[in-house]
Amino acid sequence: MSEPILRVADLSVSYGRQRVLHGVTLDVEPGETVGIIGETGSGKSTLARAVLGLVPASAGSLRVDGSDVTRFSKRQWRAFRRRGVVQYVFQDPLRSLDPDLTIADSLIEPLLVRGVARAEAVARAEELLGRVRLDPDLLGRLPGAISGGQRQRVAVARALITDPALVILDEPVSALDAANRVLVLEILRELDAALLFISHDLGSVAGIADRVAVIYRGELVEDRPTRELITAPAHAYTRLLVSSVPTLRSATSDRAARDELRALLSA
Ligand SMILES: Nc1ncnc2c1ncn2[C@@H]1O[C@H](COP(=O)(O)OP(=O)(O)OP(=O)(O)O)[C@@H](O)[C@H]1O
Repeated sequence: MSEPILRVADLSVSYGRQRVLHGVTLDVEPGETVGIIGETGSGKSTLARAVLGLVPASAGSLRVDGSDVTRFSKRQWRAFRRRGVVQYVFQDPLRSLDPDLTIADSLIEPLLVRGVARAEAVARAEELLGRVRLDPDLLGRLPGAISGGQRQRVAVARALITDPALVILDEPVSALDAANRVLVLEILRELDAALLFISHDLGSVAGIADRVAVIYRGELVEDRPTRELITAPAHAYTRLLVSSVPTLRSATSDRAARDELRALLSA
């Protein structure tokens, strides 16, 4: 059997003295889409940041694409990120795109740093723009001169240009209007890479994830195939989440049941 593309084992992360992730264990297999769900402040983005080497583990271990990255130095992380095995897309595409670079330059930059010839990189950028349903006419523009939905699709194209094995998406559709949200989810569903899809919106994640992991107050409390999680949620927080999305199959939208779950969680 092939090794998981991501192996998170008993991971804890602290900011100063505040521990925000406690003993999180999670595997992502090649090509798999795993949703990470949790309320605001539960530690979802911290998990993404740890996988990208932006915040160190205080305990536990992290393996990415077969390499133990747990104790990588900043320099090792920079070299590892340059390989483009793991890419990311944030909620705000302006964080993934340099506002002073044209769309073309933003897209080809990850290839140029890996030594790909410019003409080849530009051809690949045009191909990826097609994949995210954008017109090549946008290549000469700055990120500020295209719409938010177009920008997020450029960020997705940029993340894909190195042919990554794992893409981390942190709230990639939260800032988009309904039409762009559907379009971006459709594009993501077509990808071959493994995806770690972080969101507080179970509705967006349910339609795309093979599995959903639920983080509650820094702990991973449930990790199950999506359908199972929706039809038979085990943890009180997951039950609250499922019951709050009335469009999900079998979701109860009973207000009294939700109030009961909330009371249970705040106990
Ligand atoms: N750089 C930082 N320094 C100190 N504390 C931080 C830092 N980043 C996040 N935190 C704290 O860590 C906790 C988890 O934050 P994190 O951003 O991982 O949550 P989240 O689940 O992604 O929330 P959201 O959905 O609002 O993005 C929060 O209490 C937050 O205030």
